[in-house]
Amino acid sequence: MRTQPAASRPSRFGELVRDTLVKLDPRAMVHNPVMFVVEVGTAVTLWLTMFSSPGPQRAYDGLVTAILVMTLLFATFAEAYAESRGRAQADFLRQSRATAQARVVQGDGTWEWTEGTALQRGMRIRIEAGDVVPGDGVVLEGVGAMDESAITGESASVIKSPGDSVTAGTALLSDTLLVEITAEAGQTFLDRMIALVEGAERQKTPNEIALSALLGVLTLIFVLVVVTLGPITLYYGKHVVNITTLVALLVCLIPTTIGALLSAIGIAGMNRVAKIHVVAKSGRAVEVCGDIDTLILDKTGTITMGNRMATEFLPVPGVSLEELAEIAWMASDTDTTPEGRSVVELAQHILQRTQALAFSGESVPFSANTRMSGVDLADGRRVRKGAVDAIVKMVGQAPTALEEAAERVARAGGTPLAVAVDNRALGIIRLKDVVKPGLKERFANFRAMGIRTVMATGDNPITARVIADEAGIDEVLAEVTPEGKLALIQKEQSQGKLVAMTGDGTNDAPALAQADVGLAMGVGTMAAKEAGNMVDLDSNPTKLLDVVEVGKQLLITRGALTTFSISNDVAKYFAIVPAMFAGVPLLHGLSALNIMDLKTPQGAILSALIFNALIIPALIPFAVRGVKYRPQSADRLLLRNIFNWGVIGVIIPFVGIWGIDHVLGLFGLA
Ligand SMILES: Nc1ncnc2c1ncn2[C@@H]1O[C@H](COP(=O)(O)OP(=O)(O)OP(=O)(O)O)[C@@H](O)[C@H]1O
Ligand SMILES: [K+]
Ligand SMILES: [Mg+2]
Repeated sequence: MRTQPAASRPSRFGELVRDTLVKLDPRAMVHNPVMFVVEVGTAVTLWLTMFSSPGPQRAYDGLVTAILVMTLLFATFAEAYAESRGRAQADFLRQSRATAQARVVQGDGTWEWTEGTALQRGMRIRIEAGDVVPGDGVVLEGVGAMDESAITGESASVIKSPGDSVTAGTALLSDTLLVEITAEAGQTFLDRMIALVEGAERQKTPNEIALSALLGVLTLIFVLVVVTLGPITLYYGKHVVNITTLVALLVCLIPTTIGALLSAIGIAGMNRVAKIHVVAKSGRAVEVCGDIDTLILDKTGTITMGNRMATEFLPVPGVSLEELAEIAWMASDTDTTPEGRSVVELAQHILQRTQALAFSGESVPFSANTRMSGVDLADGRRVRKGAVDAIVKMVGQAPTALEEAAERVARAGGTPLAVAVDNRALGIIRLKDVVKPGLKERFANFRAMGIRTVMATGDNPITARVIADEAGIDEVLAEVTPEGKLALIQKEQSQGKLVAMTGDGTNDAPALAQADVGLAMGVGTMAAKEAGNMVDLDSNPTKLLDVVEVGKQLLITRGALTTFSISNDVAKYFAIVPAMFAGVPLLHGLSALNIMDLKTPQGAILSALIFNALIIPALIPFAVRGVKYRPQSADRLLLRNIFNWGVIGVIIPFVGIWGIDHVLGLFGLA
């Protein structure tokens, strides 16, 4: 294998320190209005410190400056730390991006080694057994087994034949393929996924932009209040308020806590989805997950176990069990789905034979559109098995015994497959559906959060209903085709709902693109992966439930910390303002507000400022890991949050500032 290990990276700690410092650059900071105001304030107090005459005032200015610098560093550290955790996640993907070399095919049919980084769209490359695929492309010639575990996490190999797409980072296990490159070097699927997870392409989401604009306006109001405070107290109280004190007051009042943590919260949301091996193409996608109203799930593989097994043949009167078994075998001989394989095994068991059936014909693979599979025999007969309604349509008129058997199977929660030859229905195959364990509780949680779950399945209405009731699904749509799913999503959206779904096939692509959250399976087709806004590398259809939970937690965390930040600031107001005007005769009534009995104005301000700085690192774990929440409706959650985090936010500063004031007192600073 011609691969080189990825270049070793600088130490995580070094990177963290460097990023924390680099983010102090005012040109970067200006995007965060709250922290930018803190930075400007820091510049002012630093200037005062440097150019005032030595003495207690200068020491005070210096102390305030130091605390403000700490505040800024805590804020940039929060973001850098969240980003560094994201990079650790990206390593999972990077392992598979060892830079490969490519065998580029020349005009005369020979090939030459070329760096993978020089590949261009339209080039033709040869891939031999043992090679790592150097770029994304489509197979022109050859058939071979591909190990796609690097990008999908699935260990089973996948057969690639002409027309199939191949992905950089996967490895060819057998044979030789001629591939046309479809993506420029550095722009492969894997490259884009890594860039996204690393946050290089992270953009603020619309909600984040709205919130930071709101915080900006709040900040502006406080700037105006504080700037006018100086002249007012001078005029009414003949009292000169110290500029350093005004800066400190301003920083305490503006929402620095959420200003410092906002971006870390968003990055952490992306990281949490990456941790469950889901790649989100945008932060917005993760955020929308938290607002989902309708969750569309399919049945087989998502709600029930994927390997649906045939357990019984039910022939109609006049047909023997052996005849039904033989025809069902014929219809499944080339069917590689779990259903098809299990039908063959059951038939072999019933017929007591393992040698191949002797017949010739052209196989008709299963498709979700026809909902049938089978074989067109050389003698012209059409042998089929499939969804009962689809088979009944094919045969024209079905015996009532067939319908009865199908209903019996469905009522027991199984999937009935009908078997027919031309216009003669022979009987029913019972496929056993088993609901995955633990789903019922999760659906109950979603209901508590006000999310509606809809099962859209190709299966018949009775089986669908039985399984839905067993799993605790709200609604069912049965006998749907991929177009039917698309129509369902559009209908929900026209009622103003946000819809999430998962899918894997090319025919799911339109629905994945239409959904507000489209989670494509990693083993799915490239079309599905391009259409969705998220990709699950583990290809686990139940993952959608996890992703929605991460999105909810992201929104709740942001709401909780915003509430906390603002109520905190209100409390600080009561801590500082009375102390500040302690010496102003006309305003001495304010001292009634000095309920913490802070000794000196300077001590009060320093304590509040230190508390204001320390609360940022104290909340980093909540920002990064997300706050805990109980599943309930959005409105009640909001109320609860405002209550819990708001009330705690008011109380904590009093305790914290009082405590810090006493510690400062020990050092003679308050
Ligand atoms: N290999 C197969 N051969 C013939 N018919 C099949 C095969 N697999 C499934 N079917 C029939 O086609 C129907 C539709 O299949 P489809 O995959 O669209 O839905 P499903 O597997 O039942 O449910 P879901 O949509 O939840 O995956 C199935 O309900 C079944 O009746
Ligand atoms: K503040
Ligand atoms: Mg299916």
